[in-house]
Amino acid sequence: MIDTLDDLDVEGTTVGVRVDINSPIGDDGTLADDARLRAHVDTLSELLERGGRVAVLAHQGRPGGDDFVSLESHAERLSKLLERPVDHVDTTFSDAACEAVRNLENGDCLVLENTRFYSEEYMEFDAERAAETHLVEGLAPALDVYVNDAFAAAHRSQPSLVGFPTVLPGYAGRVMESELDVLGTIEETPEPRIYVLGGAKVPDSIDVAWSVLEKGLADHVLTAGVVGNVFLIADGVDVGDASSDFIYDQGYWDEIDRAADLLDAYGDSIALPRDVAVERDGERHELGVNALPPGDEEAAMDIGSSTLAYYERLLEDAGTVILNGPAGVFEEEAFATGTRQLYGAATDVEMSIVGGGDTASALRSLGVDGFTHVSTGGGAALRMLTAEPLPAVTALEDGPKRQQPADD
Ligand SMILES: Nc1ncnc2c1ncn2[C@@H]1O[C@H](COP(=O)(O)OP(=O)(O)O)[C@@H](O)[C@H]1O
Ligand SMILES: O=C(OP(=O)(O)O)[C@H](O)COP(=O)(O)O
Repeated sequence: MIDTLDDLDVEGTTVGVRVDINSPIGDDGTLADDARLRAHVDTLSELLERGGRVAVLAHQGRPGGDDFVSLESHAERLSKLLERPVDHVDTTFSDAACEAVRNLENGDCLVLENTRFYSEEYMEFDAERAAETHLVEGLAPALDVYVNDAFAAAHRSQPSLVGFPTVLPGYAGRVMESELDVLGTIEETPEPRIYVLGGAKVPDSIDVAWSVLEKGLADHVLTAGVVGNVFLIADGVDVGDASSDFIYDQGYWDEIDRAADLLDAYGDSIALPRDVAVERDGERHELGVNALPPGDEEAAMDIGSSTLAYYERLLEDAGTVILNGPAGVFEEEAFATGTRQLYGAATDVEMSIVGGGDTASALRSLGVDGFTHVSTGGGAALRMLTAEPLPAVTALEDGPKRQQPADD
């Protein structure tokens, strides 16, 4: 049983609120889409209106990525959304950061710096070890309680997610609470159940495919996006140098063997693209898998129309469809077709559940709506949809194991 904001006496309490505002970043290094910030407004407003002193904790991007940036522009945007000043502190657990937290008054809010600027935060620990990291030991004494609203990161066993609730009283925020309510009942959803796995996070998608097929949760797994390209290679199709190099550069080459093992074990339940779309002479050009490989520079950027027809037929009989990751490079109009049509077809299924930050923004930009539930999380939603526990939720359930030293 997890405590929620209903169980918290907020007034005068200093609350560390872990949110997931990991967002698309523009060429200028600032926030390009505020959807994930808007999702947390209810939780943050409620805490502030009830007299809380709020220190926001969040990550942005992954080390080495172009989107691995400061949270300064996120704080500016939150200030507008919350209609009150929101300071940005350029460290996360330094003396200066702790002092800024201790100086908060009732109804004040600040955003601490990107937690992943500290290497420990990009490691996975068990909760007790996470509680001994510099981040948690440094910042926890300045906080009274911890609220986790970062459902989208709850599948990560990282210090800001599992360490704080191990030393502080922990509560689920409103986003976390509603996601757990909706996604916690996957085994009871109507059958047959189809999982559509697209996008670019290949290892996560293959983990999910194994799990749902092994547990009998999925009747079919439909592959698309980079995931589909990996399965095609595993099935012996030459998708061409451009797509293969991309997969290699992402460090996903070993995933091809895992995909091949999965095809050996559950091939009858896994659907592979029958054709792909490449860019030729500046336009979308579709090629059946028998016509592959494409030209040297031509990458498989979307699923083609035969694949769409095939997947739409499978969806017609589904009781539940769970979708994660776009079917192609939806950011380019010529390659948005697969995502628009496949997701559009999914809205006709009795129960349709969508996960993924990029997927949600894809659907908004493509104007596709009408799903039963659009989760704020991708990997986290999928993990729940495999009926696996989320480490950050388990840490909230387990509660504090060590007494926090008094802060005087
Ligand atoms: N065939 C493809 N080749 C290269 N990139 C692709 C392809 N299909 C999808 N993508 C990319 O995948 C990205 C989203 O994947 P992912 O991060 O897994 O989604 P989510 O955040 O929804 O979980 C998008 O930027 C999209 O351009
Ligand atoms: O965007 C996120 O996950 P998602 O793309 O699976 O929704 C979360 O912020 C987790 O980020 P991570 O996958 O870099 O740990």
